[in-house]
Amino acid sequence: MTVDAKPVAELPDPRDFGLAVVPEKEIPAELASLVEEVRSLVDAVAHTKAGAHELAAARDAVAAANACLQGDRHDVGTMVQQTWPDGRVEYGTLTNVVSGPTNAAAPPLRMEAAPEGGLRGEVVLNGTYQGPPGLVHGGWLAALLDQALGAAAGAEGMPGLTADLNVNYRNPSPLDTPLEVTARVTGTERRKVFVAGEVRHGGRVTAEGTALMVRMNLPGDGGA
Ligand SMILES: CCCCCCCC/C=C\CCCCCCCC(=O)SCCNC(=O)CCNC(=O)[C@H](O)C(C)(C)COP(=O)(O)OP(=O)(O)OC[C@H]1O[C@@H](n2cnc3c(N)ncnc32)[C@H](O)[C@@H]1OP(=O)(O)O
Repeated sequence: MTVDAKPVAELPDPRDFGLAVVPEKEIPAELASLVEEVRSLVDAVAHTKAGAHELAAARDAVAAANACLQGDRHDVGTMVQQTWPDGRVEYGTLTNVVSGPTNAAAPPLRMEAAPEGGLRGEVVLNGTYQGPPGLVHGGWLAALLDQALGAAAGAEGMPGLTADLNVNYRNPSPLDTPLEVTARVTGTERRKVFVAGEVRHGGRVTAEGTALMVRMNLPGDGGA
């Protein structure tokens, strides 16, 4: 395979594309803990056997919280800037459904540089990600892999969009227990970035994926 896709010298700054950027360290601690609380709330609501009185009280409390938060909001498309321990800077959408730090629907998955190359992360999916009894929904495993594979391309300076994603489900992925996610770039060809990754439970591969990411066509890179 020809290896001629050029990593971008510097990651594009989303501000140059008219997108707002929130540095992760500026997310208020109160918002981070609120997101945690809401994530736990969604799980509690999904599984509750509470009686009518408790349900009505909870609904009123949630309605009050909801009213409290209906003020100023970030625009859709707002990016979060994350700085990793090694100094690497990464951008993602603030509300990315897999990794967005302010999205209570995100597990969230955080990927970091893996010693063996590529990226590695760990995530626990609770019962709100259920497909078959006690198991993670296959669509969510695909979402985890899509995100991890995209992040691996981005980490190599080749951020792009998923053109093609293939997932093989090898073994069941249980809920409520740590899953390891790994991803790496396996090749490049013009703007095409080939990536591969796995989800593991207890060291055993439960799902594996490959994808073609098409690198963003950035001004000044000739579109090659
Ligand atoms: C602005 C600021 C930036 C900030 C930086 C951000 C960094 C972030 C870093 C890291 C985190 C990332 C984490 C994200 C993870 C989640 C990813 C997703 O969920 S993405 C959503 C789902 N995907 C879509 O919605 C795409 C929809 N499709 C398209 O928009 C287009 O089809 C696109 C862009 C994929 C390609 O369109 P074309 O016009 O740009 O390019 P063409 O010329 O068609 O293709 C280029 C090459 O790719 C091949 N190709 C294209 N699609 C293919 C396909 N489906 N299968 C096989 N080959 C394909 C073509 O044959 C061509 O190959 P040849 O160079 O000629 O050999």
